[in-house]
Amino acid sequence: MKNILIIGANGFTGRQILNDLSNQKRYKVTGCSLHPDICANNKGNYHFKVIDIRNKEIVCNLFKEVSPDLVINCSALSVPDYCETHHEEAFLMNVTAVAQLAQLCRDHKSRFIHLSTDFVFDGKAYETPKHFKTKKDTNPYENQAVSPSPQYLYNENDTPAPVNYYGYTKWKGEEKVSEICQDYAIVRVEIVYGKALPGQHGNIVQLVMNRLHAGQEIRVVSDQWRTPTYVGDVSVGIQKLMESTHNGIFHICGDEYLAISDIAFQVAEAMNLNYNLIHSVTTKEMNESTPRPRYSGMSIDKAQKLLNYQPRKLKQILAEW
Ligand SMILES: NC(=O)C1=CN([C@@H]2O[C@H](COP(=O)(O)OP(=O)(O)OC[C@H]3O[C@@H](n4cnc5c(N)ncnc54)[C@H](OP(=O)(O)O)[C@@H]3O)[C@@H](O)[C@H]2O)C=CC1
Ligand SMILES: Cc1cn([C@H]2C[C@H](O)[C@@H](COP(=O)(O)OP(=O)(O)OC3O[C@@H](C)C(=O)[C@@H](O)[C@H]3O)O2)c(=O)[nH]c1=O
Repeated sequence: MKNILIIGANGFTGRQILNDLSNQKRYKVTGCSLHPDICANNKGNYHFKVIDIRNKEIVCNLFKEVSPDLVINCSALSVPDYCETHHEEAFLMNVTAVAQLAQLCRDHKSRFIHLSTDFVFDGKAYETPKHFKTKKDTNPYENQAVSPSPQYLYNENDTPAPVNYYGYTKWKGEEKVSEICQDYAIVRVEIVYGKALPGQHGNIVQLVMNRLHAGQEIRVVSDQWRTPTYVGDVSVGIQKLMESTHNGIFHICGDEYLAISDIAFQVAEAMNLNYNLIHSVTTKEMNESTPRPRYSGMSIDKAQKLLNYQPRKLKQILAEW
């Protein structure tokens, strides 16, 4: 039986993985997080520890106790706005603590699967298109502003150039993992969506749904393009990487290149909600305090070829919601 340690097990992605793995008899799963188990009442088939991964001694003891064959790190300081104004805290969590985990994985000969982000890129790759992946010439919704169609999807060999501090720390965290670990995979995901539990942060799909259900308006950006990722697909991709011996970076995301406003309109359409409540705006009009990449879609060619990873479409997920 494989011993699995999931760090950040209360988080949106971490909990999905914890649930999926703890249902399988071949794994003995330990989840840990900064706060107590958010699902303590419906006891699942896993152990749970409250751990602050910034505390070296506590994490060392955890590794001794669990002796993991495999460690999945879903913890992070993952709110870009917060990281932008709390540099020291963000670096400590997303770089220093990650380096510590990487070293412990090396010492204990554990495979390390570490989550990262499309925000390592600057989103300006459309200026030098290399290969053409999407054809999106028309906007089905009248009077909605759209930006030029994205043509380039980042691959794992592209050089990061983050535009915000969160992205910078995630990049530096990736570097630590690849420098220190001998057996590892870095999994870059992007706009992870699905049903969040109470106590977890939501996501744009859920936010749009909630607002429209409540008859409230929502402003969505039409010039930030992403390859959004269903949370269940992150779990599937990671399970494939658990069974694989490949080292390196893997893009595990969706295969549809959508503007955030496209996502919002798809939600309205699938749920039969009032799309007149959706207002497409530019990033400039949105006046976001933290810069974000404009076109940060990622290619999943590598994951498709090496892992046979096949993500689902947003429409399909919404139809089954
Ligand atoms: N969500 C997204 O759209 C995207 C996420 N990512 C990356 O994917 C990963 C998972 O993201 P997501 O699921 O959104 O994460 P969440 O923010 O939902 O969860 C992160 C978890 O980390 C835990 N945590 C925070 N600090 C500590 C600490 N010091 N010690 C132990 N645990 C801690 C928190 O625990 P607690 O709840 O107990 O306080 C929290 O549940 C991250 O690496 C993120 O950067 C990348 C791109 C997109
Ligand atoms: C809240 C909100 C967001 N947006 C846009 C901004 C952004 O492009 C997108 C998602 O916004 P969020 O604030 O949820 O997430 P944001 O911080 O932009 O993004 C992400 O999370 C971090 C952790 C990552 O690593 C990234 O990969 C990414 O998925 O939706 C709107 O258009 N309207 C809104 O009301």
